[in-house]
Amino acid sequence: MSDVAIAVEELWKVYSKSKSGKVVIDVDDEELMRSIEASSEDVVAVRDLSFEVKKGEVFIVMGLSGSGKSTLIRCLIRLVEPSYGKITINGYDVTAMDKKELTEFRRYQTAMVFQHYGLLPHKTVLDNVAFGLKLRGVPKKERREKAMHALEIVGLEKWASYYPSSLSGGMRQRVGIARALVADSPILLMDEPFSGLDPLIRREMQDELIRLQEEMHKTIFFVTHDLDEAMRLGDRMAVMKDGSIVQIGKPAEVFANPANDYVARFVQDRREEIRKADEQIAALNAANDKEVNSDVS
Ligand SMILES: Nc1ncnc2c1ncn2[C@@H]1O[C@H](COP(=O)(O)OP(=O)(O)OP(=O)(O)O)[C@@H](O)[C@H]1O
Repeated sequence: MSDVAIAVEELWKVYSKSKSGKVVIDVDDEELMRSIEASSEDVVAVRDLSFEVKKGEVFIVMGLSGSGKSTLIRCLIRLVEPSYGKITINGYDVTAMDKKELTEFRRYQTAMVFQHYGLLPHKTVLDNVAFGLKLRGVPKKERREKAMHALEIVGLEKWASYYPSSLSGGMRQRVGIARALVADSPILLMDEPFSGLDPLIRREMQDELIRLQEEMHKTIFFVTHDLDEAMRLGDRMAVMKDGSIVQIGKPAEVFANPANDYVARFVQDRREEIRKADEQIAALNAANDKEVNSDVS
């Protein structure tokens, strides 16, 4: 059996402001491709991407705002329709599926956590988390038990009977994460899932994901603009700029050997954060030492 979970071949996405909203792409037609790149009506959001994600891998996509990360993750399950290219997930040709096949595929093979992925307002937190299992025909008792367990993982078990409107943005985000965890799908797609959370909870959720992944061995496709998050979570990462992948590799390799100035800037920012944190710790230690010494004398 193949160890490839996601295979992306020559993927393009061009958004068009033209009346039809459609762009026909032919990568072999150089003149057409030049005119698309030059057109003010067309935005090339994803440009000729080919890569593979292995089964059980946490694959990070990182890049500045507008580099095409959200478009790419949405193209994988055709929430955004690709303009050109082929996507295969766990052996299924996603690009060739009709609507019904696609719905089934999404339901059983993938779970999504998007930053603004809406919860169902008229369902309780517990029912929101259990909803995917209901669609799959899982019996009520079992789905409620599983949903409760997922809520415990994200620390919201006490909120099970509340409605989403009673929860803060960060808590709703955690409900979304619980819903994805409970789905038990082999592929987890996460688009900036922790970006709405305050730093402490964000770190806790990252730790929780690392711990869960040790048990689950899912394939996780994870979008972030944060190198620290990428380094903590990622087995491999791709750095995107203007729709292209400019570097792909293990996070530590990217950190040690940025391929160009764009990547180097992320690394520089991260080094600066580490330096500042070290300074703060040193200052705290010095203050503590001073206090201890003055107590002794
Ligand atoms: N529906 C759309 N119609 C037209 N252009 C779009 C659409 N969605 C995205 N774009 C454009 O495509 C490019 C890539 O956007 P995308 O949202 O994929 O980037 P991103 O890296 O996810 O950014 P962010 O981190 O801000 O979410 C941008 O130039 C954006 O303006």
